[in-house]
Amino acid sequence: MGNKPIVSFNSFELIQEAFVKNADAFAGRPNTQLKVLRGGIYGIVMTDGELWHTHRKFALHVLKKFGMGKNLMQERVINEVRWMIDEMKEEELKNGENEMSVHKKIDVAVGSIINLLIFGYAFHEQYLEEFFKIKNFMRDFIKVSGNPLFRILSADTSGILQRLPGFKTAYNEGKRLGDELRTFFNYQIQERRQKIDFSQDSEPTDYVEAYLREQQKNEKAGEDLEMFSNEQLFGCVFDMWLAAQETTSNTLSWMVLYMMTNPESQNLLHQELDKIIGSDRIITIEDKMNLPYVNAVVAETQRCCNLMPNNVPHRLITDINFHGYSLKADTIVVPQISSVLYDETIFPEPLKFKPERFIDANGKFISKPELIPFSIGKRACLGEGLARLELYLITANLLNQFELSIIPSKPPNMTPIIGGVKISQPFLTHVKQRF
Ligand code: HEM
Repeated sequence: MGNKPIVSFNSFELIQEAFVKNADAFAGRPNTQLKVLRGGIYGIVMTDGELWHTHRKFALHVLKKFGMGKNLMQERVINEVRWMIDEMKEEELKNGENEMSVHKKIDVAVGSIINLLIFGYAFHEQYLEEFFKIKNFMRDFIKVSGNPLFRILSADTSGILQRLPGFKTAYNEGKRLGDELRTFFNYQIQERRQKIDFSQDSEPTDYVEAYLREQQKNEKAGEDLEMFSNEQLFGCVFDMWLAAQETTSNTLSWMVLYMMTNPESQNLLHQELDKIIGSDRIITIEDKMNLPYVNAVVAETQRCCNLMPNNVPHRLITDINFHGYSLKADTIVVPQISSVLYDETIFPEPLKFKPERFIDANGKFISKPELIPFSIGKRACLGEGLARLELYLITANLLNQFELSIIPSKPPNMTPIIGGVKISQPFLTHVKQRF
């Protein structure tokens, strides 16, 4: 990375041995991220040590309280799924045509789910414009962060490169987006702060409220205010919003594309839904066990789209001897999940979309330990439970309600835009209601 060598771990066994069995040693993050993006080394994704540990634990605790893995979280997700389906049906009726940007609808639904958890409101009606504003900043930000020049800049601690032609443009663009996002989120935090009655000791309803109450509790107890600082709040909100939105929404975008371009798979999925559900009722988590093909489509989408082709780099915290190699503390190490997802000894014909690889001889869904799109070890995705719930509920309900196909005159371009995550090119879908 820049002038720093990277040690890449490319097989499932090696990744497990390093990042799970030696989890503590492999749990650092390189201290090379440009401060322009988060205003410093703040948040969860790029920090390590006590700051990271405290805030990862705090965020997980808050998500758990809001029902991650329970019915309460399902309710929140289903409300947004209903909104998305109604919007799609309305658009079809209103315009009398069925060419639609399905991904845009998914994007808003996924954005609303994370925004509800973080700030307590969904992006319906008057808030839609706000969603597209922040969404555009985020998308440009992801593109910039995938720019090789920007990656080299991140590793340059001297500050010289950012003044050179080419690098300067990338730096300025990153800085502009960092500033826009900071202004936007800090404004939202301020708005949220003003609505909280701190004189009442009530249960928080969103992450920002939980954080601000914790901050106030520490202040009252005369404790260290650095740990729950305002900068750290911005960093955490930024990280969770970005990590939750772009990953989940883009995975679902690939799911729609795979369904459009693999009509025989979509047909099998519809057959299963007709047999097991057989109506336009909302599908819930209680149906999951009976829908092996839906689960297989979600699993194969995650494997095939290989959403984070470079994963997020880690840093070795201590010296370690690994398979005869002596690795020094501070070495940058990467669990290359993409090498595992495309390993043909585990997933034959890895470039082909084949949900059947996750179905056994008895027609049951089989999960494979090597399917690791959320990574593994201490830095594995913090929102895995929420993401899994969203991927299943949105896939099952969207496909139960609609048939999705290619518009012959506007076939989708399947070439991904590679940034921090693999983004699909904009595309339109032919949508037909099934009920
Ligand atoms: C399909 C959806 C998602 C995928 C594929 C995904 C994947 C990942 C991956 C590969 C990492 C890096 C792991 C590593 O460093 O080895 C990560 C980290 C993270 N993810 Fe997700 N993620 C998804 C959804 C979410 C959601 C919904 C949230 C919501 C809170 C979230 C929050 C985070 C955070 C905060 C981190 C940083 C964890 C840390 O550094 O300790 N992600 N995710």
